[in-house]
Parts: sequence; C-alpha cells; structure tokens
Amino acid sequence: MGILIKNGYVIDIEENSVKKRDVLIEGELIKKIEENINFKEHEIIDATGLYILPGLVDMHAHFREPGYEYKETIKTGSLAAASGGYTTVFIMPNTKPCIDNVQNLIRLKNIIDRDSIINVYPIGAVSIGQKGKKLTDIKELYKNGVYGISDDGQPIMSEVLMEEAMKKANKIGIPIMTHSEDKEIVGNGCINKGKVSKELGISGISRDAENEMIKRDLKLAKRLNLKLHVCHVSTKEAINMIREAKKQGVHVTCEVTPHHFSITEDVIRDKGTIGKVNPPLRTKEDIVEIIKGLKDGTIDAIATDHAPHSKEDKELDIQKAPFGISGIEIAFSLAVTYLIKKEHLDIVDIVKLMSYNPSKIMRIDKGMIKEGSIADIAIVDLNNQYVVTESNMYSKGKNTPFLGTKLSGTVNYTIASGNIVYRR
Ligand SMILES: NC(=O)N[C@@H](CC(=O)O)C(=O)O
Ligand SMILES: [Zn+2]
Ligand SMILES: [Zn+2]
Repeated sequence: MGILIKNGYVIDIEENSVKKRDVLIEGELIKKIEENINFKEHEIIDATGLYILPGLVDMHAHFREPGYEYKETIKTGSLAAASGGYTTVFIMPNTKPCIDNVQNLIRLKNIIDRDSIINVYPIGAVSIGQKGKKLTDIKELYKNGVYGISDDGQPIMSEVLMEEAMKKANKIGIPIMTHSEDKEIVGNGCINKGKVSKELGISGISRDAENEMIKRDLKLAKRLNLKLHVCHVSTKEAINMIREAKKQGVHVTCEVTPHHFSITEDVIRDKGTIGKVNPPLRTKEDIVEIIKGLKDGTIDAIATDHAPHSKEDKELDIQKAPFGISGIEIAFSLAVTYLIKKEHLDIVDIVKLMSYNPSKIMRIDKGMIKEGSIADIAIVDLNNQYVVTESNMYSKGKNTPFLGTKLSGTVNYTIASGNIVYRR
C-alpha cells in the first residue's frame, strides 16, 4: 500500500511554479505527480488548500548525543525535526566526545541508524576537540560519512589553521562551515552590546566580534579562491560584506536563523536568559538588512541552529547559562509568520531557503519534488495558527523565547522516505 496525496499545491523550485497536483507515493519513491490520480487502496491524504513541499533540510542543528542526552537525543531531535517539517538535518559535532575522529563518527552513525526517523547527517569537527590547535583527519572523516566540517560553537581563531582547513575541505569537496565570532572580542559578553545590555547591566558582545571574523574569512576565501560557508549571520555589516564579496565572485554562502530574522535584543528584558544565544539577538536595523539579504540572495539559507538546553542550565544566572535557542519545530512557522505573512517573501522563496539551497550547499540530491525521487515531503497549511507551548514541543529543549507566541503556519504531515513520520 502506498500514499496518495490529493489536491495540494506542489512547489517546483526549478520551474518556479506552484501547481495543483496529486502525488502518488509507493515504497520510498514519488511514483507520479499528476492533475488527477485515483487509487482506492492507498492511504489518502486530503491536501485541499495545503502546500506539498519538498521535506525541509536543516543544514545546522545540535542533537547533543552523545554526551548531553539530558538536553536532546538523536531520537527526540529527529522527532522534533519531523514535527517541524524537516526530513533531513545536518548535525554539528560539538557533542561529548566531539566528532573529531572516525571511531566517534561511527558510534554516532550507529545511534542515528537505530533511532532516527528522518535523514540525520553528521558534520565533523575541523580541529581535535574543537580546540582550534590541530586539524582532524578530514579526509578519513569524509570517507566515513561526514557531509561537511565545522567547529561550530567555537571560532577558529588561528588564521593559519583556518587556511589549512579550507584547503582540505575544498579539495575533498565538502563545505567548511564557520562559527564566525572572535573570542577575544566576545570576552565574557552574554548579549548584544547596545542599549539593552547597558540598561540591564549585562556584559555585551560587540558586533565587531562577528564582523571582524567574517572579514578575515572572506579575505581568505577570496585570496585562496575557495568556498566558505558562514553560519548564522546576524549583523547588517556582515550581510553587507557578504553581498559585496559575492559581487566580486567570492565563493561564499551563508545562513540565517529564524530567531535572528524575527526578534531583537529587546526580548531579553522580559525573557532573560532564554534569549541568550550565539551570535546574540541584534536590533531592528539588523533585521531590516537580514530581510534584504534574504530577498536579494545574499543569504542562501535559513538554518535553525537548533540548540536545546535543559531548564536547569537555562535557569542559571545569565552570565553562567549556556548560549542557545531550541527551534527546529517552529522554524517553518517563524518563516511563515515573520516573512510570508509580512509579505517579504513567498512560499517558493521559503522552500528555496529551507530545502533547495541547503541541499545544494550540502551536496545532497534533495530539495525538489519530482517523479522518481525519494519521497521526502512536508504538507503544510500557511493559514492555520497556534500558540507555542512546552507541551506541544517534542524537543527536550524548551528554551525558546517564542513560548506563548501565536504563530501562523502548521506542518500537517511529514513524510520521510515514503513513511509518514509525523501527522498533526
Ligand atoms: N548557537 C548557540 O548559542 N549555541 C550552540 C553553538 C553554536 O551554534 O554556536 C550550541 O551548541 O548550544
Ligand atoms: Zn555557532
Ligand atoms: Zn550551532
């Protein structure tokens, strides 16, 4: 028995089209996409008024296993992802131990094989222990299944090491994804340095931390003529630099998180530590530039940077609490609420940013709904609304400043490799 999705709007990125179609799934494949398909013996999903999207692809998330299972596991992370419409997630290596050698990688892959209900693909560390001193064996990691390398969570302070890593990653042909924040400039800062940090007397992080690091890495990418992917850009200056670099032909791609395009440092006043994240929540002017960057293609992707933490961790004093916002299950709704409903972007743009482009950057054959391809699909309603509550979250990490916020856009079904892995 297969699945027949009736009367939904199918998005085709390459044709830039939205068409009313039926989609037939048999086994793990999309068998047929036609105007009218009838098959009584299949499970029928009525998608009238709904959009049928290629499953979302998150190029940047933290699932915490091994080592921090109290924050998230592969099982809970993949469930949360599925409920957010994601069928593919790339997970960062900052676990305990971190994914800096083949043995740790294989152990992780075994957990993924056992527990994940969607595609979860590992990213390997750039340096041993993510300490920024000595490179990992990038080639061996690649041969054993990493899709990219990153020391995310940690900047690569040594320019010499960064150059070496970029050369290696590019030679192999996998992305190097940077957490661009100069540690020295960050110092003991907790939130954006500006009016809110001043008002609340909380140590600030100067925007130069991000800007200076991105400047350095863009220079490197330009001089070496190599590819670079910048994680979670958040400042208007960084976006301007990346826009300029792209104009000059530098091979740079970048992502933005949903929290950085929807809220500002101002939420810290009411919500405190829950809004503590790297890079920090910024200002209205930064959001204006982020939206401009999303529209003009300077920003290639929306990535969640899903960073679940426990209540105990986040209830610590703001100086001691860890950085990070949990968000993989509401990312799509944030895009609908803050980008589509505010008429900055349309659903085709969102699919490009949340599925098609990340697939291209991570070099996987996904992000498109076409006959003969693996049935990774999200069926969504752009008009349905709901309030974010802890009890409707699958992630162990309830650390989101959006608790209590009413959002538009629901994921009604998620289908991964032909299996319904989530239904609302
Ligand atoms: N974004 C965060 O604030 N935290 C991330 C690390 C990271 O993405 O830098 C985490 O692992 O918790
Ligand atoms: Zn990071
Ligand atoms: Zn991250």
